[in-house]
Amino acid sequence: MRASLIQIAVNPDESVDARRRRAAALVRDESASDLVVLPELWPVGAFAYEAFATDAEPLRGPTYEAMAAAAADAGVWLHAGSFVERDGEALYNTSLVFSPGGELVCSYRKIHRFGFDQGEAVLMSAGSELVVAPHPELPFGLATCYDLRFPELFRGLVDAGAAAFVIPAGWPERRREHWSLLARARAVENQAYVLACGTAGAHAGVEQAGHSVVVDPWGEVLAEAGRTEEVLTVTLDPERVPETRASFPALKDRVLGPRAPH
Ligand SMILES: NC(=O)CCC(=O)C(=O)O
Repeated sequence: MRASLIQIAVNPDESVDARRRRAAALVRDESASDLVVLPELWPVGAFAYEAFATDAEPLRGPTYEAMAAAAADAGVWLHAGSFVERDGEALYNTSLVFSPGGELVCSYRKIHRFGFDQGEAVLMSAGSELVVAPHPELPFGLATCYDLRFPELFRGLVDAGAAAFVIPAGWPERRREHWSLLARARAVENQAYVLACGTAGAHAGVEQAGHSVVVDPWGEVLAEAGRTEEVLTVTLDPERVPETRASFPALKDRVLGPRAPH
């Protein structure tokens, strides 16, 4: 199974419309892949707080339309990263997953909002539902950026059937070591693939870390990007998940919480 992570640059000199068109073209270029992934809030920028309200869209807005068409044209499963969703008065950091036919398979509203008492944490509402995308070869759990710091979310996704985690992010360069370390930790402790897709560039004065990474269920880094825009392509073997869980059955030794049926 081939996966492509599109580490798109988010810079203020490109309009949201232009970046949306460019992202769609980049997805279409990946028609040889089975799964294509975009990062967090790539239309507007994860730290461009002042633009959240003005650039917010309904669930089935322009980003949805562009990504549904790109998934169908490329014939790929598409995790289209996240965008600012407006639902009534509330804003959410919402991810979309499309089938190769361009149908919406599932969406996920980020549960842990970043910023403590400012930014996303005060501007956005929190999601509350764990979501696992039913990919036929590799069911993957959805998490977004800051969620990476909360291991109980990932254990919940394993209990819901996840064999992999897809994590779009807009992670800053300043905390890049945390990003790389936590991506590996989530893979090792859950014996699952981690596909973590960040952004390149700089917006709202925040340099992005890039360094999108794919980690296998044993914790080995299969591929890692640099800091600039690039597409990271890897081959995944879904059988590695049950094999790893059977040969080193640590998940069966859980004492607290439900025991994983793997
Ligand atoms: N957009 C985010 O969630 C940023 C998270 C972050 O910077 C951190 O966890 O550190």
